[in-house]
Amino acid sequence: MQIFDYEDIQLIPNKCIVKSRSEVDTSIKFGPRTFKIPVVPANMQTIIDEPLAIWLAENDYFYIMHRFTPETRLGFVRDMQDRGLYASISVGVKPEEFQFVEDLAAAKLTPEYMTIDIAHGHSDIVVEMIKHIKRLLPGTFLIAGNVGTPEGVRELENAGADATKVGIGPGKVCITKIKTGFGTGGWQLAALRWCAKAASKPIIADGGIRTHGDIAKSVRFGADMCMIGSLFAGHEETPGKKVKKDGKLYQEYYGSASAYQKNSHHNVEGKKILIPVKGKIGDTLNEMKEDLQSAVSYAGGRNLMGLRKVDYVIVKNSIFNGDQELY
Ligand SMILES: NC(=O)C1=CN([C@@H]2O[C@H](COP(=O)(O)OP(=O)(O)OC[C@H]3O[C@@H](n4cnc5c(N)ncnc54)[C@H](OP(=O)(O)O)[C@@H]3O)[C@@H](O)[C@H]2O)C=CC1
Ligand SMILES: Nc1nc2c(ncn2[C@@H]2O[C@H](COP(=O)(O)O)[C@@H](O)[C@H]2O)c(=O)[nH]1
Repeated sequence: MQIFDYEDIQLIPNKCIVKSRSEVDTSIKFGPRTFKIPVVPANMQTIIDEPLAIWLAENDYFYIMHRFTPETRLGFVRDMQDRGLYASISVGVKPEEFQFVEDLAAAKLTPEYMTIDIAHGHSDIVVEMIKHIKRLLPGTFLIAGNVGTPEGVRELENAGADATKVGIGPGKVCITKIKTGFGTGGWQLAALRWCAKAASKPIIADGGIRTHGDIAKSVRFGADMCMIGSLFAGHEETPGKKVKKDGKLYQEYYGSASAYQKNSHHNVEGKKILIPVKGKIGDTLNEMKEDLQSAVSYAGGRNLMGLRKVDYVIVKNSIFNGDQELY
């Protein structure tokens, strides 16, 4: 297997077949709905909250609500569906989460999307949860993860997952790689390719995306959707706490397995960083769309699938040439 990460790859252009980048269609059908771009903000407490989920759903973007205020989830599903919006929530695998699925079924509420959100998703308990959800809420589009191997993808797909999420430890606030020695950190793009070749259902690339070009690269190597945390942290609408340091405004971005999230020092596998506050998330999403349209035009295509077959070169760690700043 070839080992590489996002920064090691450059895609090779093909003859352009559109007159304007605006002709390029970046939409993606994912589950029962079609979204404007193949991007979803990470289901983390510093990245998504209810007002942002409503805005994303109203504007045809995919969202996945986090699972860290479990008592609000049932009301959230009802509220979204009462507004005519889709509901997309996360669950864990502890006993109370199995009960929560039963509560949803008893209330006759089926979220359009559910995500089993566990650090090490290739496990019997996740298989059990997939079967539990599919038995009680068969109409939900079920995403399961996270995994980092083809075996993990196949086992969760065979258990009934409708999509799998790939990425163990490549995240910006992840310390799994340091604390345990395991994961796809440093070779996430190659792991994505390895997993996507084995997949028979959609794949979400999760973690390690640092530039908009990395979204195009993810699609090239098999992703149907990209989950992104750090690039979204620091926006006006993202809920991380704003803090001032040396006269500058920052927003907190912390891992879901950090001591800040867990209120505990046991099994900590995440950290907190400060991200300079930027503008509106809608502007960033628009810029992502335009950059993807441009990427597809370089690929010689008209839509995202135009990216799938482009050639590439491996240019180990040399793309940025020491020049990482955009402005
Ligand atoms: N994508 C990634 O690389 C990672 C993501 N995260 C994020 O952090 C959050 C917390 O994740 P998680 O700790 O799984 O959730 P939970 O704290 O809900 O734990 C999930 C369950 O799995 C058990 N478990 C067994 N082995 C492991 C293992 N190696 N890692 C974690 N749990 C294990 C836990 O028991 P016990 O706690 O007793 O062991 C617990 O019962 C999630 O949002 C997850 O996405 C965390 C780490 C890596
Ligand atoms: N190892 C850990 N991974 C985590 C934690 N909290 C979240 N995550 C993962 O990171 C991505 C976001 O990655 P980014 O590179 O875009 O910032 C997120 O979707 C999770 O899969 C954690 O505490 N530890």
